[in-house]
Amino acid sequence: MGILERIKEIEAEMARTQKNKATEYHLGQLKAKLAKLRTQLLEPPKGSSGAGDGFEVTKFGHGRVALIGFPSVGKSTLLTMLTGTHSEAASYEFTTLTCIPGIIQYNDTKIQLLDLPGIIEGASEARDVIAVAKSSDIVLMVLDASKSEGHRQILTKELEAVGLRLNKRPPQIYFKKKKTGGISFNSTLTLTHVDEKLCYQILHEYKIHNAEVLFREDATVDDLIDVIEGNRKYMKCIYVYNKIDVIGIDDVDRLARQPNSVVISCNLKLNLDRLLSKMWEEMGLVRVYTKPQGQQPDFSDPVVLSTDRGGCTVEDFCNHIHRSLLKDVKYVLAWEPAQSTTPSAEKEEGGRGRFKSHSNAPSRISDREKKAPLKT
Ligand SMILES: Nc1nc2c(ncn2[C@@H]2O[C@H](COP(=O)(O)OP(=O)(O)OP(=O)(O)O)[C@@H](O)[C@H]2O)c(=O)[nH]1
Ligand SMILES: [K+]
Ligand SMILES: [Mg+2]
Repeated sequence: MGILERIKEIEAEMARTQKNKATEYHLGQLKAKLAKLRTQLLEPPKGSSGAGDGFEVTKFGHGRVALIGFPSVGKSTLLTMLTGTHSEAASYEFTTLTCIPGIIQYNDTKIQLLDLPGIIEGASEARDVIAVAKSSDIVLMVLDASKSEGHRQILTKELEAVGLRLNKRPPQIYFKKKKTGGISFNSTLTLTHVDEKLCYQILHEYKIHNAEVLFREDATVDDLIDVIEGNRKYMKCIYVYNKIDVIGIDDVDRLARQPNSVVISCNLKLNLDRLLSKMWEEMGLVRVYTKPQGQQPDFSDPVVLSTDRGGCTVEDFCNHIHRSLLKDVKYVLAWEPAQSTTPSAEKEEGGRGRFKSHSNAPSRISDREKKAPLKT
Protein backbone atom coordinates (compact mmCIF):
# COMPACT_ATOMS: atom_id res chain seq x y z
CA MET A 1 0.00 0.00 0.00
CA GLY A 2 1.31 3.46 -0.88
CA ILE A 3 1.74 6.30 1.60
CA LEU A 4 -1.29 8.15 0.27
CA GLU A 5 -3.57 5.14 0.76
CA ARG A 6 -2.25 4.59 4.25
CA ILE A 7 -2.91 8.25 5.07
CA LYS A 8 -6.48 7.92 3.75
CA GLU A 9 -7.00 4.77 5.81
CA ILE A 10 -5.85 6.42 9.03
CA GLU A 11 -7.93 9.52 8.34
CA ALA A 12 -10.96 7.31 7.83
CA GLU A 13 -10.30 5.44 11.06
CA MET A 14 -9.93 8.71 12.95
CA ALA A 15 -13.18 9.99 11.49
CA ARG A 16 -15.13 6.95 12.67
CA THR A 17 -13.54 6.82 16.13
CA GLN A 18 -15.61 8.61 18.76
CA LYS A 19 -13.70 11.19 20.75
CA ASN A 20 -13.80 10.38 24.46
CA LYS A 21 -11.59 9.53 27.40
CA ALA A 22 -11.42 5.85 26.41
CA THR A 23 -10.32 6.46 22.82
CA GLU A 24 -7.92 9.29 23.66
CA TYR A 25 -4.81 7.10 23.59
CA HIS A 26 -5.79 5.32 20.41
CA LEU A 27 -6.52 8.64 18.66
CA GLY A 28 -3.21 10.05 19.83
CA GLN A 29 -1.41 7.08 18.35
CA LEU A 30 -3.26 7.49 15.04
CA LYS A 31 -2.30 11.18 14.96
CA ALA A 32 1.36 10.28 15.42
CA LYS A 33 1.17 7.63 12.65
CA LEU A 34 -0.45 10.17 10.35
CA ALA A 35 2.18 12.81 11.10
CA LYS A 36 4.95 10.33 10.36
CA LEU A 37 3.44 9.37 7.02
CA ARG A 38 2.95 13.00 6.04
CA THR A 39 6.58 13.73 6.84
CA GLN A 40 7.59 10.79 4.65
CA LEU A 41 5.47 12.22 1.87
CA LEU A 42 7.35 15.50 2.05
CA GLU A 43 10.76 13.89 1.81
CA PRO A 44 12.22 14.03 -1.66
CA PRO A 45 12.10 10.65 -3.43
CA LYS A 46 15.25 8.57 -2.96
CA GLY A 47 17.88 9.34 -5.57
CA SER A 48 16.46 12.72 -6.53
CA SER A 49 18.39 15.90 -5.85
CA GLY A 50 15.65 17.26 -3.62
CA ALA A 51 12.15 18.00 -4.79
CA GLY A 52 10.17 21.10 -4.13
CA ASP A 53 12.35 23.62 -5.87
CA GLY A 54 10.47 23.41 -9.15
CA PHE A 55 9.07 26.91 -8.72
CA GLU A 56 11.95 28.49 -6.91
CA VAL A 57 12.92 31.96 -8.07
CA THR A 58 15.87 33.99 -6.83
CA LYS A 59 15.26 35.99 -3.69
CA PHE A 60 15.22 39.72 -4.21
CA GLY A 61 14.60 42.77 -2.04
CA HIS A 62 14.10 43.12 1.68
CA GLY A 63 11.46 40.48 2.14
CA ARG A 64 9.35 37.90 0.36
CA VAL A 65 5.59 37.40 0.36
CA ALA A 66 3.78 34.45 -1.26
CA LEU A 67 0.24 34.46 -2.64
CA ILE A 68 -1.52 31.22 -1.77
CA GLY A 69 -5.07 30.30 -2.62
CA PHE A 70 -7.56 28.21 -4.54
CA PRO A 71 -7.73 28.74 -8.31
CA SER A 72 -9.31 31.91 -9.70
CA VAL A 73 -9.52 33.86 -6.45
CA GLY A 74 -7.58 36.70 -8.06
CA LYS A 75 -3.94 36.07 -7.08
CA SER A 76 -2.54 37.07 -10.46
CA THR A 77 -4.79 40.10 -10.70
CA LEU A 78 -3.49 41.18 -7.29
CA LEU A 79 0.15 40.67 -8.30
CA THR A 80 -0.36 42.83 -11.37
CA MET A 81 -2.07 45.55 -9.30
CA LEU A 82 0.54 45.70 -6.57
CA THR A 83 3.72 45.27 -8.58
CA GLY A 84 3.00 46.36 -12.12
CA THR A 85 4.45 43.05 -13.34
CA HIS A 86 1.92 41.43 -15.60
CA SER A 87 0.71 38.01 -14.57
CA GLU A 88 -1.92 36.46 -16.82
CA ALA A 89 -5.39 36.52 -15.25
CA ALA A 90 -8.49 34.84 -16.65
CA SER A 91 -11.82 33.41 -15.58
CA TYR A 92 -10.73 29.78 -15.99
CA GLU A 93 -8.92 27.84 -13.24
CA PHE A 94 -5.17 27.18 -13.33
CA THR A 95 -4.36 30.15 -15.51
CA THR A 96 -1.08 30.43 -13.62
CA LEU A 97 1.13 27.35 -13.88
CA THR A 98 4.39 28.58 -12.43
CA CYS A 99 5.83 31.06 -9.95
CA ILE A 100 5.79 34.68 -11.10
CA PRO A 101 7.73 37.25 -9.08
CA GLY A 102 7.01 40.96 -8.87
CA ILE A 103 8.38 43.80 -6.72
CA ILE A 104 6.34 45.99 -4.39
CA GLN A 105 7.96 49.35 -3.61
CA TYR A 106 6.77 50.41 -0.20
CA ASN A 107 8.20 52.64 2.54
CA ASP A 108 11.55 52.91 0.72
CA THR A 109 11.88 49.14 0.65
CA LYS A 110 11.46 46.49 -1.99
CA ILE A 111 9.34 43.46 -1.24
CA GLN A 112 9.23 40.46 -3.53
CA LEU A 113 5.70 39.24 -4.16
CA LEU A 114 5.24 35.77 -5.65
CA ASP A 115 2.22 34.72 -7.67
CA LEU A 116 1.68 30.96 -7.62
CA PRO A 117 -0.61 28.36 -9.17
CA GLY A 118 -3.87 27.69 -7.36
CA ILE A 119 -3.95 24.87 -4.85
CA ILE A 120 -6.72 22.29 -4.82
CA GLU A 121 -7.75 20.14 -1.94
CA GLY A 122 -5.77 16.94 -1.52
CA ALA A 123 -3.40 17.56 -4.43
CA SER A 124 0.11 16.46 -3.71
CA GLU A 125 1.32 18.53 -6.69
CA ALA A 126 0.85 21.42 -4.32
CA ARG A 127 4.25 20.47 -2.93
CA ASP A 128 6.18 22.94 -5.10
CA VAL A 129 3.77 25.74 -4.26
CA ILE A 130 4.12 25.04 -0.56
CA ALA A 131 7.90 24.85 -0.76
CA VAL A 132 7.87 28.40 -2.16
CA ALA A 133 5.43 29.52 0.53
CA LYS A 134 7.77 28.15 3.19
CA SER A 135 10.65 30.15 1.72
CA SER A 136 8.82 33.44 2.19
CA ASP A 137 8.54 35.72 5.20
CA ILE A 138 4.78 35.86 5.28
CA VAL A 139 1.90 34.32 3.36
CA LEU A 140 -1.09 36.12 1.90
CA MET A 141 -3.94 33.61 1.74
CA VAL A 142 -6.13 34.98 -1.03
CA LEU A 143 -9.80 34.01 -0.70
CA ASP A 144 -12.84 34.71 -2.85
CA ALA A 145 -15.18 36.74 -0.62
CA SER A 146 -18.18 35.47 -2.58
CA LYS A 147 -17.35 31.80 -2.00
CA SER A 148 -17.83 29.58 1.04
CA GLU A 149 -16.12 30.69 4.19
CA GLY A 150 -15.13 27.07 4.66
CA HIS A 151 -12.40 27.59 2.04
CA ARG A 152 -10.19 29.27 4.59
CA GLN A 153 -10.39 26.25 6.92
CA ILE A 154 -9.87 23.76 4.10
CA LEU A 155 -6.78 25.56 2.88
CA THR A 156 -5.43 25.99 6.40
CA LYS A 157 -5.83 22.23 6.90
CA GLU A 158 -4.06 21.52 3.61
CA LEU A 159 -1.16 23.67 4.68
CA GLU A 160 -1.10 22.14 8.15
CA ALA A 161 -0.86 18.69 6.60
CA VAL A 162 2.44 19.71 5.06
CA GLY A 163 3.87 21.21 8.20
CA LEU A 164 2.92 24.88 7.85
CA ARG A 165 1.50 26.52 10.97
CA LEU A 166 -0.19 29.83 10.29
CA ASN A 167 -0.37 32.57 12.91
CA LYS A 168 0.69 30.20 15.67
CA ARG A 169 3.77 30.25 17.82
CA PRO A 170 5.79 27.10 18.50
CA PRO A 171 4.37 25.04 21.41
CA GLN A 172 6.02 25.72 24.75
CA ILE A 173 7.29 22.18 25.18
CA TYR A 174 10.92 21.41 25.92
CA PHE A 175 11.92 18.15 24.24
CA LYS A 176 15.33 16.55 24.11
CA LYS A 177 16.27 13.04 23.02
CA LYS A 178 18.73 11.24 25.25
CA LYS A 179 20.96 8.18 24.92
CA THR A 180 19.89 6.57 28.21
CA GLY A 181 17.80 7.21 31.29
CA GLY A 182 14.30 6.48 29.99
CA ILE A 183 11.61 9.11 29.60
CA SER A 184 11.39 11.98 32.04
CA PHE A 185 7.99 13.66 31.82
CA ASN A 186 7.34 16.96 33.62
CA SER A 187 5.14 20.01 33.42
CA THR A 188 5.13 23.43 35.02
CA LEU A 189 1.34 23.53 35.20
CA THR A 190 -1.70 21.25 35.27
CA LEU A 191 -2.23 19.59 31.91
CA THR A 192 -5.73 18.95 30.59
CA HIS A 193 -4.98 17.42 27.16
CA VAL A 194 -1.95 15.20 27.61
CA ASP A 195 -0.91 12.92 30.47
CA GLU A 196 2.22 10.88 31.05
CA LYS A 197 0.79 7.72 29.54
CA LEU A 198 -0.30 9.45 26.34
CA CYS A 199 3.08 11.14 26.02
CA TYR A 200 4.86 7.78 26.44
CA GLN A 201 2.64 6.24 23.82
CA ILE A 202 3.35 8.96 21.29
CA LEU A 203 7.09 8.73 21.94
CA HIS A 204 6.85 4.95 21.63
CA GLU A 205 5.24 5.39 18.21
CA TYR A 206 8.37 7.34 17.24
CA LYS A 207 10.55 4.63 18.80
CA ILE A 208 11.90 7.15 21.30
CA HIS A 209 12.64 5.49 24.64
CA ASN A 210 14.99 8.00 26.24
CA ALA A 211 14.06 11.67 26.34
CA GLU A 212 13.31 14.67 28.48
CA VAL A 213 9.89 16.27 28.03
CA LEU A 214 8.78 19.40 29.85
CA PHE A 215 5.40 21.00 29.16
CA ARG A 216 5.48 24.73 29.81
CA GLU A 217 1.90 25.25 28.66
CA ASP A 218 -1.31 23.23 28.51
CA ALA A 219 -0.43 21.88 25.05
CA THR A 220 -2.31 19.28 22.99
CA VAL A 221 -1.24 15.97 21.46
CA ASP A 222 -0.91 17.75 18.12
CA ASP A 223 1.48 20.25 19.70
CA LEU A 224 3.55 17.43 21.16
CA ILE A 225 3.74 15.71 17.76
CA ASP A 226 4.80 19.02 16.15
CA VAL A 227 7.64 19.33 18.65
CA ILE A 228 8.78 15.73 18.14
CA GLU A 229 8.65 16.06 14.36
CA GLY A 230 10.64 19.30 14.70
CA ASN A 231 10.14 20.28 11.04
CA ARG A 232 7.17 22.62 11.39
CA LYS A 233 7.32 26.07 9.91
CA TYR A 234 5.57 28.84 11.85
CA MET A 235 4.49 31.67 9.58
CA LYS A 236 2.41 34.78 9.72
CA CYS A 237 -0.54 34.81 7.37
CA ILE A 238 -2.90 37.55 6.27
CA TYR A 239 -6.29 36.40 5.01
CA VAL A 240 -7.09 38.52 1.96
CA TYR A 241 -10.75 38.45 0.95
CA ASN A 242 -10.85 39.60 -2.67
CA LYS A 243 -13.86 40.43 -4.89
CA ILE A 244 -15.81 42.33 -2.22
CA ASP A 245 -17.39 44.20 -5.14
CA VAL A 246 -19.73 41.24 -5.65
CA ILE A 247 -20.97 40.79 -2.06
CA GLY A 248 -23.19 42.84 0.24
CA ILE A 249 -21.92 45.38 2.73
CA ASP A 250 -22.95 43.26 5.74
CA ASP A 251 -20.77 40.39 4.55
CA VAL A 252 -17.88 42.75 3.82
CA ASP A 253 -18.19 44.12 7.33
CA ARG A 254 -18.21 40.66 8.91
CA LEU A 255 -15.17 39.43 6.95
CA ALA A 256 -13.25 42.62 7.67
CA ARG A 257 -13.66 42.05 11.41
CA GLN A 258 -12.07 38.63 11.43
CA PRO A 259 -8.58 38.44 12.89
CA ASN A 260 -5.63 38.92 10.51
CA SER A 261 -8.01 39.67 7.64
CA VAL A 262 -8.14 42.39 5.01
CA VAL A 263 -11.00 42.78 2.53
CA ILE A 264 -10.16 44.07 -0.95
CA SER A 265 -11.40 44.36 -4.49
CA CYS A 266 -8.83 44.26 -7.25
CA ASN A 267 -11.43 45.25 -9.81
CA LEU A 268 -12.44 48.40 -7.95
CA LYS A 269 -8.96 48.97 -6.44
CA LEU A 270 -10.53 48.93 -2.98
CA ASN A 271 -8.48 48.82 0.23
CA LEU A 272 -5.19 47.85 -1.45
CA ASP A 273 -3.36 50.48 0.62
CA ARG A 274 -4.70 48.88 3.79
CA LEU A 275 -3.43 45.51 2.57
CA LEU A 276 0.04 46.96 1.98
CA SER A 277 0.24 48.59 5.38
CA LYS A 278 -0.97 45.42 7.10
CA MET A 279 1.60 43.38 5.17
CA TRP A 280 4.33 45.82 6.13
CA GLU A 281 3.27 45.68 9.77
CA GLU A 282 3.31 41.88 9.86
CA MET A 283 6.72 41.63 8.21
CA GLY A 284 8.34 43.44 11.13
CA LEU A 285 10.78 45.38 8.95
CA VAL A 286 12.84 48.15 10.52
CA ARG A 287 14.49 50.90 8.49
CA VAL A 288 17.73 52.43 9.67
CA TYR A 289 18.89 55.54 7.81
CA THR A 290 22.57 56.33 8.00
CA LYS A 291 23.70 59.90 8.44
CA PRO A 292 27.17 61.04 7.39
CA GLN A 293 28.65 63.58 9.79
CA GLY A 294 27.44 67.11 9.08
CA GLN A 295 25.11 65.96 6.31
CA GLN A 296 21.48 65.09 5.97
CA PRO A 297 20.61 61.41 6.05
CA ASP A 298 19.63 59.82 2.76
CA PHE A 299 15.98 59.07 3.36
CA SER A 300 15.60 57.11 0.16
CA ASP A 301 18.04 54.34 0.97
CA PRO A 302 17.64 52.74 4.40
CA VAL A 303 19.36 49.69 5.79
CA VAL A 304 16.48 47.28 6.29
CA LEU A 305 16.51 44.90 9.21
CA SER A 306 13.84 42.46 10.30
CA THR A 307 12.66 41.60 13.78
CA ASP A 308 11.73 38.11 12.59
CA ARG A 309 14.78 37.40 10.47
CA GLY A 310 18.19 38.18 11.89
CA GLY A 311 17.09 40.78 14.37
CA CYS A 312 17.26 44.53 14.88
CA THR A 313 20.13 45.24 17.20
CA VAL A 314 23.12 47.55 16.77
CA GLU A 315 25.12 44.38 16.19
CA ASP A 316 22.77 43.25 13.41
CA PHE A 317 22.99 46.68 11.84
CA CYS A 318 26.80 46.68 11.90
CA ASN A 319 26.97 43.20 10.45
CA HIS A 320 24.64 44.29 7.71
CA ILE A 321 27.05 47.07 6.66
CA HIS A 322 30.19 44.95 6.93
CA ARG A 323 31.28 42.02 9.02
CA SER A 324 34.40 43.81 10.23
CA LEU A 325 32.54 46.92 11.39
CA LEU A 326 31.34 45.67 14.75
CA LYS A 327 34.72 45.36 16.40
CA ASP A 328 35.60 48.97 15.53
CA VAL A 329 32.33 50.53 16.66
CA LYS A 330 32.91 52.76 19.67
CA TYR A 331 29.54 54.43 20.02
CA VAL A 332 26.27 54.76 18.18
CA LEU A 333 24.01 57.74 17.82
CA ALA A 334 20.47 56.67 17.15
CA TRP A 335 17.41 58.85 16.59
CA GLU A 336 14.01 57.38 16.72
CA PRO A 337 11.22 59.19 14.93
CA ALA A 338 8.29 59.70 17.27
CA GLN A 339 5.42 57.63 15.87
CA SER A 340 6.11 58.71 12.34
CA THR A 341 6.30 56.24 9.48
CA THR A 342 8.41 58.53 7.33
CA PRO A 343 11.05 60.18 9.42
CA SER A 344 11.66 63.80 8.48
CA ALA A 345 14.97 65.57 8.75
CA GLU A 346 13.32 68.44 10.51
CA LYS A 347 12.11 66.15 13.26
CA GLU A 348 15.58 64.81 13.85
CA GLU A 349 17.41 68.12 13.64
CA GLY A 350 14.87 69.84 15.85
CA GLY A 351 15.50 67.21 18.45
CA ARG A 352 11.85 66.29 18.81
CA GLY A 353 12.52 62.72 17.84
CA ARG A 354 13.62 60.68 20.80
CA PHE A 355 17.36 60.55 21.11
CA LYS A 356 17.93 57.01 22.09
CA SER A 357 21.15 55.61 23.28
CA HIS A 358 24.84 56.15 23.83
CA SER A 359 24.77 59.88 23.05
CA ASN A 360 26.43 60.81 26.30
CA ALA A 361 28.61 57.77 26.42
CA PRO A 362 31.19 58.02 23.70
CA SER A 363 33.10 55.19 25.30
CA ARG A 364 33.38 51.70 23.91
CA ILE A 365 29.93 50.16 23.90
CA SER A 366 29.54 46.89 25.70
CA ASP A 367 28.55 43.68 24.00
CA ARG A 368 25.24 43.91 25.77
CA GLU A 369 24.63 47.35 24.35
CA LYS A 370 25.44 46.13 20.88
CA LYS A 371 22.56 43.75 21.31
CA ALA A 372 20.20 46.58 22.26
CA PRO A 373 17.24 46.61 19.87
CA LEU A 374 16.95 49.32 17.26
CA LYS A 375 13.37 50.40 16.81
CA THR A 376 12.70 52.76 13.97
N1 LIG B 1 -15.50 40.64 -9.40
C1 LIG B 1 -14.18 40.58 -9.28
N2 LIG B 1 -13.47 39.74 -10.05
C2 LIG B 1 -12.13 39.70 -9.90
C3 LIG B 1 -11.46 40.50 -8.93
N3 LIG B 1 -10.15 40.20 -9.00
C4 LIG B 1 -10.00 39.28 -9.96
N4 LIG B 1 -11.19 38.96 -10.51
C5 LIG B 1 -11.45 38.02 -11.61
O1 LIG B 1 -11.27 36.68 -11.14
C6 LIG B 1 -10.81 35.86 -12.20
C7 LIG B 1 -9.59 35.09 -11.79
O2 LIG B 1 -8.52 35.98 -11.60
P1 LIG B 1 -7.02 35.49 -11.59
O3 LIG B 1 -6.20 36.68 -11.21
O4 LIG B 1 -6.70 34.79 -12.85
O5 LIG B 1 -7.07 34.45 -10.41
P2 LIG B 1 -5.91 33.46 -9.92
O6 LIG B 1 -6.14 33.24 -8.47
O7 LIG B 1 -4.60 33.97 -10.31
O8 LIG B 1 -6.27 32.13 -10.70
P3 LIG B 1 -5.31 30.86 -11.08
O9 LIG B 1 -4.02 31.37 -11.60
O10 LIG B 1 -6.09 30.17 -12.14
O11 LIG B 1 -5.19 30.08 -9.83
C8 LIG B 1 -10.55 36.78 -13.39
O12 LIG B 1 -11.64 36.68 -14.27
C9 LIG B 1 -10.47 38.16 -12.76
O13 LIG B 1 -10.86 39.18 -13.64
C10 LIG B 1 -12.25 41.40 -8.13
O14 LIG B 1 -11.77 42.13 -7.27
N5 LIG B 1 -13.60 41.38 -8.34
K1 LIG C 1 -7.75 32.13 -13.11
MG1 LIG D 1 -3.15 33.13 -11.43
